[in-house]
This record gives sequence, structure tokens and C-alpha cells, in this order.
Amino acid sequence: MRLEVLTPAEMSECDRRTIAAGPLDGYGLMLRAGQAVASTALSRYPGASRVDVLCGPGNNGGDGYVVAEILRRSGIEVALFAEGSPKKGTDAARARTDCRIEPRPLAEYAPTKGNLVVDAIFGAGLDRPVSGTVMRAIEFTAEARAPVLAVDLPSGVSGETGKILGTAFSAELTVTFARLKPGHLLLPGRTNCGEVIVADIGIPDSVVASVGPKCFENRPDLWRKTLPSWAVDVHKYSRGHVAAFSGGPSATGAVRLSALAAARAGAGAVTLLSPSAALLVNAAHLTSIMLRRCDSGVEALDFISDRRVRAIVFGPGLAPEEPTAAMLRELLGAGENPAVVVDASAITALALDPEGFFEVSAAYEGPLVLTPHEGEFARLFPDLAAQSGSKLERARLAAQRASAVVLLKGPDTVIASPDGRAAINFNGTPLLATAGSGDVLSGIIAGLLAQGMPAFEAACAAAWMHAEAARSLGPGLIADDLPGALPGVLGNLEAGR
Ligand SMILES: NC(=O)C1=CN([C@@H]2O[C@H](COP(=O)(O)OP(=O)(O)OC[C@H]3O[C@@H](n4cnc5c(N)ncnc54)[C@H](OP(=O)(O)O)[C@@H]3O)[C@@H](O)[C@H]2O)[C@@H](O)CC1
Ligand SMILES: Nc1ncnc2c1ncn2[C@@H]1O[C@H](COP(=O)(O)OP(=O)(O)O)[C@@H](O)[C@H]1O
Ligand SMILES: [K+]
Repeated sequence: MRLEVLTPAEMSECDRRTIAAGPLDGYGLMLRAGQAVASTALSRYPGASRVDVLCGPGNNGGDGYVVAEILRRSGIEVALFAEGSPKKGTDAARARTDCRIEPRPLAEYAPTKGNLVVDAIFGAGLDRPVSGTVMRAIEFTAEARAPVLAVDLPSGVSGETGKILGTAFSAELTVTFARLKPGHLLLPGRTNCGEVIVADIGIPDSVVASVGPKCFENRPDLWRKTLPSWAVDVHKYSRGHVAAFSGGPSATGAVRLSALAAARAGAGAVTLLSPSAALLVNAAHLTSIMLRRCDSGVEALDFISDRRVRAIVFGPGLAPEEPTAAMLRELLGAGENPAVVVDASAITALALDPEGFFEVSAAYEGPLVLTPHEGEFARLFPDLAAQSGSKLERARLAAQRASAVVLLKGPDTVIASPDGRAAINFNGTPLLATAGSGDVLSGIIAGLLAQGMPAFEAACAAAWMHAEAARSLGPGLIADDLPGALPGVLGNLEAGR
């Protein structure tokens, strides 16, 4: 499985290196791209007898001329509309010359009922908001509800960020080349792409590897090899012990969800560290999860070192206040170095003094994972939240600043490592938009970390498993159900090893 996600700049570097190595030249790549789109149009829309092909002035338009000519030769009635002309001497100009259909100005385009629309106006080269004639063509098409097949990207979607520049086609199907781009996975662009097909146009895997892509689709092949496996003589503590910090008496449910999820993710032992005031309420709700009184950082550190705690969940249900941040700094500064997942209110607490935290996290030698949703992210990284870059870029910058793996939650969860690697999750479901599901996620991460999985892989695997668990349950799920669905998800992964 090819999991690399290429930025438009990396993609064009792949094109350049492929052309330099031969035998394909730029026009050869364009012919293959056009052929891939045309054969998709023919196989996926067998009933389409008339097709409107809309071409822009660059290479995306070049692909469109190739598509139009192939469809014409296949006996389809093709109407060709062009916005601007390709520059002389370019591959796109050659494609236009080789196309036997005379294009009409895009301003004359109006969708005809029953026609398939092939969008080859802008692809990777879109660098500013669409406007004027192109904007009108997009609006007409949407009003007519005509099916759209997009070449590389729906025009108007930024391949780099997934943002909509001006307006964009809503495609039923998008055919892209070699690998996915961030714009196919990040919202809102992802929804405009419809189903995405990745066509092989002859760019070798070795060329893709040579440009050193560091962003990946979050699929099991990305982390399967690092999943925990146990020796026959393993015991509960060697399988991994997780400690989860409970909030006060009226805020205990969240961390119990984390604790249960950590155990379901495979940790051999999970202990809830509870303030005295919440001990009874926690005791009344726990069975396999152990319970321990803990009223200070010193008590917590004693427990962590005595009981060989390998991972900590720190955040769900805690107070978003300075003492919480202080306790975390104390835990990180003590030299024990367990893996730590920082979630929820603890992130809000750290936002009271971000620099103080970043100093401590930079010196921390254990694995560290932060799991903010967008609101928590904006509190801890206000400047990054306000910048115009992509979610991918924001998560990467945050990971570097915090010297931690950052899992930035949402329908297009991004996981970024301080070493520059990043993954975009694609299997999220609105079923997860339910109170407490984030607490379950932090518990799954801790459960995997306790079993020795590296931080980036554990966060990626947890995001994927979390969503698979939700999908397996379907409508009606509440966060309490998610841990119980993990055995099914883990069983399927085990079967695929
Ligand atoms: N060999 C290869 O590289 C291969 C590439 N392939 C294909 O090439 C595509 C990339 O081609 P590309 O780089 O030419 O960019 P493209 O998307 O056609 O747009 C650039 C043009 O649009 C214009 N423009 C941009 N935004 C605009 C706006 N808002 N409003 C108005 N104009 C705007 C911009 O104008 P300018 O900025 O120059 O004024 C320029 O003229 C890629 O998606 C894939 O389909 C395949 O054939 C495989 C081989
Ligand atoms: N619309 C959605 N589609 C996919 N995943 C979602 C959606 N809404 C929320 N999620 C996921 O659900 C979880 C919610 O976490 P969070 O916001 O921390 O909630 P809570 O604090 O209630 O646990 C995150 O993993 C997030 O990625
Ligand atoms: K396009």
C-alpha cells in the first residue's frame, strides 16, 4: 500500500525527476493522466453519451484536452469549453493542438441535463481564489446538480491545504495521479473531492521515495509492525501499567473512560490515581481498574516508580488551572520518564504559561503526546491557530514547538511528530462527535504506549482504532460503548498481521 501524501510541490518534483530519468517526457505523463481520467469516465459513467469538458490554461487543462480527444474517439459527444489558452510550447498547448474538438469560451458554458462534466480547469497550480467566469461555471454546475468528474482536484480546492479558494466544484469522483495530496484528505476540500481514485501514471515508487515525503495516510500499514506483541510468559505489569489521574468528586467519569480504554487497548494493568475526595465515587464505579488514593505530585511519583508505571493519562476531568499544570511539570521533571498523554483540561491549564511547559517538554526524555481539539489547540498555540496554513502545517509546527507528538482532533485528525512525520486520519465518523469520546482516545493511546509502542505510531494507531470502533457500533453509540468495541477492532488487525 502506498501511503505517502504528496504536497503539490513534491508532486511536481516527482514529475520533474521522472521526466529527467526518462523514458517518459512531460507530454507522455500528460497522456497517461488524461487516459486514466478518460477510462474512469467510460467505466464509471457508462450511460453518459454527452460530456462537457472544461479546460483551464495550465497542465490541468492539458489533461482535459487529452480526455476530450479520447472520449471523442470513443464515440461520445463532447463539448469543449476553455478558460484562457495554454502558453505556446507547453505540453498543454500540444494537447490542445492534438485535440480535434474546437473549444468554445468557458463564458458560453451552461450545463445540459444528463451531461457529465469533466473539470480540468485548475489542479495543483491553483494559487489564488477562483473568480469571474470560472466561479460562474462552478455555480451553474452546482445549480444543475450535474455530476462532476474532477481531474487531479476539484477546481477551487487547494491541493496543499484542502481549503476552498473562492468556490469549488463538488465532484462525485476525483482522479488524481501517483499519490493523494493533502487537499484530498483535509476538510473542507475532502468533501468536494467525492470518491478519490489514485491513478498510476508511471511515476516510480523510487522517485516518490527520493523526494522524501513525510506525510502519510493513516492506515494500519503505517504502524502495523509496531503493534504490541507479547511473549508467552508475559505478566500483567510487563504487558504495561497505565496510571490515569482522576479529577474531583464531580469530574470522575472522563478518566474512567480513559482507564477502561487503556485496558481494552491491551495494557496489562490500569490504576486510577484519585484525590481522597473522589475515592468513594470512583470505587463505586470500578471493577478491573485498580484504584489508589493520590493527593499530590510526590505521591503520584512514588507510585509511578514503585509500580513501574509505563504510561500516564493526564487531563480528562482535571481542573483547567495552574495546580494541574504545576503537577504535570513536576511529573515530567522527576526523571522517571513514563510515556505521558496530555489531554483535555490539562492542555487548557498549560495554556496559562505555554513557554514554561515548552521548556519542560523540551527537556523531557520520555514519550509525550498532546491530544487537543481545535479549541484547546487555540489556547495553547494561539498564533498557530490564527495563521493561514493548513491543519497539517499547524499540527507540525505545534509538535516542533512542544517537542511532543501532537494529535489535533476533528473529522480530519492530524497526527504530527516533532521529527517532521505526519499522518492524516481518514476513517473518522460523526458518530464520534459525542461527549467523552476524546477521553477514550487518550486512553487508547496510553494503553498502546504502555505496551512499548512508539509515540507517533501509538497516536496514529489509536486514532484509527477509535474510529473503527465507532464504525463497528454504528448509530446510537455513546462514549461508554467504545472501549468494549476495541476487541473486535484489535482482532481484525491481528488477523491482518
Ligand atoms: N508534468 C506534470 O507536471 C504533470 C501535471 N499534470 C497536471 O498538471 C496539473 C498542474 O498543472 P499546472 O502546474 O500547470 O497548474 P494548473 O492547475 O493547470 O493551474 C495553473 C494555471 O492556472 C492559472 N491559475 C491558477 N489559479 C488561478 C485562479 N484562481 N484564477 C485564474 N487562473 C488561475 C495559472 O495562471 P497564472 O498564475 O500563470 O496567471 C496557470 O495558468 C496537475 O493538477 C495535473 O492535472 C499531469 O498532466 C501529469 C503530469
Ligand atoms: N464530526 C466528526 N467526525 C469525526 N470525528 C469526530 C467528529 N467530531 C468529533 N470527532 C472525534 O471525537 C473525539 C472528540 O474528542 P473531544 O473533542 O476531546 O471530546 P470529549 O472532550 O467530549 O471527549 C475526537 O477524537 C475527535 O477527533
Ligand atoms: K480540476
